[in-house]
Amino acid sequence: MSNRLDGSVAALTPQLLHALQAFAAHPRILVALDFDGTLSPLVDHPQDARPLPESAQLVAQLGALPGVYTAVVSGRNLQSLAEVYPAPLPSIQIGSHGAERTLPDQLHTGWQSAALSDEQSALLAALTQGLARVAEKFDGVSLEYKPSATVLHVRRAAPEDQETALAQAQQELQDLDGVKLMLGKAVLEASVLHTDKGKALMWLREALDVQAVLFAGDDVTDENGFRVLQAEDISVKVGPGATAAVHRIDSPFDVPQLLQSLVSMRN
Ligand SMILES: O=P(O)(O)OC[C@H]1O[C@H](O[C@H]2O[C@H](CO)[C@@H](O)[C@H](O)[C@H]2O)[C@H](O)[C@@H](O)[C@@H]1O
Repeated sequence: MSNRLDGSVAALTPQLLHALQAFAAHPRILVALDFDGTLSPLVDHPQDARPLPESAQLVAQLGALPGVYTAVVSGRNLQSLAEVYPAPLPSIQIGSHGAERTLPDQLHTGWQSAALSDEQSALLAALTQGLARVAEKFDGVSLEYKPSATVLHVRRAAPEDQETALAQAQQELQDLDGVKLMLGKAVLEASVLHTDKGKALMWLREALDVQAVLFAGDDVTDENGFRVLQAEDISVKVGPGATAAVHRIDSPFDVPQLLQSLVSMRN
């Protein structure tokens, strides 16, 4: 962050602005954004999250520009994303860390969501029971259900219970073969599908045939996305913490400046 000559605060470093110029000059680009902690500030109850109105409006503006694809790439399942994101949602939506994908029909990507096998459904039921056993022991620990995963939320638990609940949940599931565990911000997600945002971004790059990808995210699970990006791409970590991203902004409240810069450069 730096001060501008007029006294206002610039959220974007000169290096990021320079990279955005080069990115915006490509004929076809993908702007992919994480939801919680990036488009929306983090809140105690997942159902209360909303994108900042300026961000949502700028995403819509960007998506209407020729050669620009916009996507929300979220750990949420798509139904939950639709409930918290007022229309218009970007036409490309990646949910459940890549396990769910919605794209406009005319893109002919051939993507089809596969139903869970009987074995996967049984595993999902077993891991959900395991997480429920942990959740019931702590006030403020709750579960979120996704088509292929269950999430243990500890944000509303007493600080001293949060780490304990997360550790107990990992222990509870350790003997279940085939479960993918992902630690996020005050969450542990247990999934029966082994996908991640990196795989989803690589697939999107090819399906959309874009020359460059921008991906911004705040959480540990977004690191999978940052790691697959290449020299022509832009990775932006939102907030503090170790990261593989090349650029950083301080918070979701800086995302509008990032998007506005792209809109201006692309026009
Ligand atoms: O990939 P994202 O779009 O960032 O989704 C990641 C997880 O986000 C949600 O949890 C996070 O946000 C909640 C609301 O702000 C917060 O209470 C929680 O502590 C955060 O971890 C969502 O509920 C999860 O399903 C997503 O996987």
